[in-house]
This record gives sequence, structure tokens and C-alpha cells, in this order.
Amino acid sequence: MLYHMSCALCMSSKTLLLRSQSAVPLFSAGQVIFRNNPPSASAMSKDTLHSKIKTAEVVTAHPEPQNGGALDTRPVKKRENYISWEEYFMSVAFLSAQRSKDPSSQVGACIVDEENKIVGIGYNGMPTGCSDDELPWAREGLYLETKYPYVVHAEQNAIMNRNAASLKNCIVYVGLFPCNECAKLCIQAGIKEIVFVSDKYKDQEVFIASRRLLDMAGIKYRQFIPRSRSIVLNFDVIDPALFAAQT
Ligand SMILES: Nc1ccn([C@H]2C[C@H](O)[C@@H](COP(=O)(O)O)O2)c(=O)n1
Repeated sequence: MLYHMSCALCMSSKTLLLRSQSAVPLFSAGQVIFRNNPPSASAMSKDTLHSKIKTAEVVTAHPEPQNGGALDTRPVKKRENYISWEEYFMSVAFLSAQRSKDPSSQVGACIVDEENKIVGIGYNGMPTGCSDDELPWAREGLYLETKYPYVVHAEQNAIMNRNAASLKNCIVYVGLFPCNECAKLCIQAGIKEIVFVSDKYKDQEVFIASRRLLDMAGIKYRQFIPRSRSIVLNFDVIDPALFAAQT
């Protein structure tokens, strides 16, 4: 069984499906599948990001011998459908976001240094030692009864969780465009670029302020355009026999 969540990760006991929009479940034993599903007309009009994604499909499985089992003397080539660095880092951010308790927006961030090494990961959540059962998760109402004054943003957690002495010239991969407070921290940390998936709050003042600060500080920001809507993590791929009894 697969759980489908918009802009989230679908998970069954064997499969994690990272996707930016619900789509047809895509997994089978022994296969790793990256796949794009053409957006429906209504989805396209609603979502400019998805309309930019090319319709493409990359499906590579362990190939069955095509020669009746005779010894295959062709040179073994390297695997070709591996994910790109950017897909990898953004997927780590999205996977991290799945730890978030925020009922409306689960945001993850992944900070990467100049050698493509991950130096910090975080997601939005309440501060350590502050109960996320007692603090509010509401979006609306009296300010002090909403989550906003309490929640630590994904970027803030990723910066605090860093395992490097400096974040100078690092890139942040994040699900949502940073707010002004996160922009300030990124600037002070020496981060050089922000790669985001959604800018859904771009007209709100804190995000306008954020762009103003980032522009002044010369920090680049750009939207991540995935080549596929979903990335499947199939726990079967490492050893199909592991789950054979369950299927
Ligand atoms: N760049 C961002 C933007 C927002 N967040 C967090 C803050 C909240 O927990 C949530 C947004 O909630 P919403 O207003 O959509 O209900 O996302 C973040 O971590 N990083």
C-alpha cells in the first residue's frame, strides 16, 4: 500500500516515494524508477513549476538477459540513471522534511559545501526541550496561539546542526524560499546561494524583505526544476529476496 501526500513523500513498508505531486505509484521489485507523469491540464494551470517539468521518463531495471542465457561478453558499463547532485541534495531536504510535525508545511533544508559534501540538515520544528505536543500548531488566531513565534525553521535548524566550522560559500537546498529571518542567518553564515522548490509566499512582507536582503548581500537564489516529479526509494533494490516472503 502506498500513502500519497501532495508535495511530500509516499511511503510503504518497502518503498519511499519522494514526489512533488501525487502520481501513479511507481515501483516494482528489483527496479529503481525515476519517472515523470505528464501533468493534467488542471494541474498545469495551477502549478507553474510542474508545467516547467519536461515529460520524460527514465526507467532502468536490472536487465534480463536477451540472448537466451549465453555468456554475455559485452563490456559492463556504468549505471546511467543515477540521480544528479542537485536531485540528491534536494531529496535529502525533502526526506528530512518528513520528520516535521508541522501539519501544513513540512520544510527541509540541506546545506552543501564547495566539495558537494553535506554539512547540515534540518527541518521545521519546535525548539529542543519545548514540547511539540504543548505548543500550538495553528496558522491563524491570536499570534501567541499560533506556531509562528515558536517554530524553528528548516534553514535555522540546518545551520545550527552544521558539522563544519564554517558555512562560507555553501549552498542551501530548501523546500520553501527562506523568510527574512532565515535570510539574515544565511547571509551572516556566508552562504553563497539558495536553491528552493516553492516560493508560494513570495508576496508576503517577510519574503519581500528576504529578497531585499539577499539581493543586497549578493546571495544568488534560484528555483530547482526537477527533471522528474518523484524519486522512488525502493528498499527491495538492495536485496529483492528480503521482502520476497511478503509479496
Ligand atoms: N523557508 C521556510 C519557510 C517556512 N518554514 C516553516 C515555518 C512553518 O513551520 C512552516 C510554514 O507554515 P505555513 O505558513 O505554510 O502553515 O514552514 C521553514 O522552515 N522554512
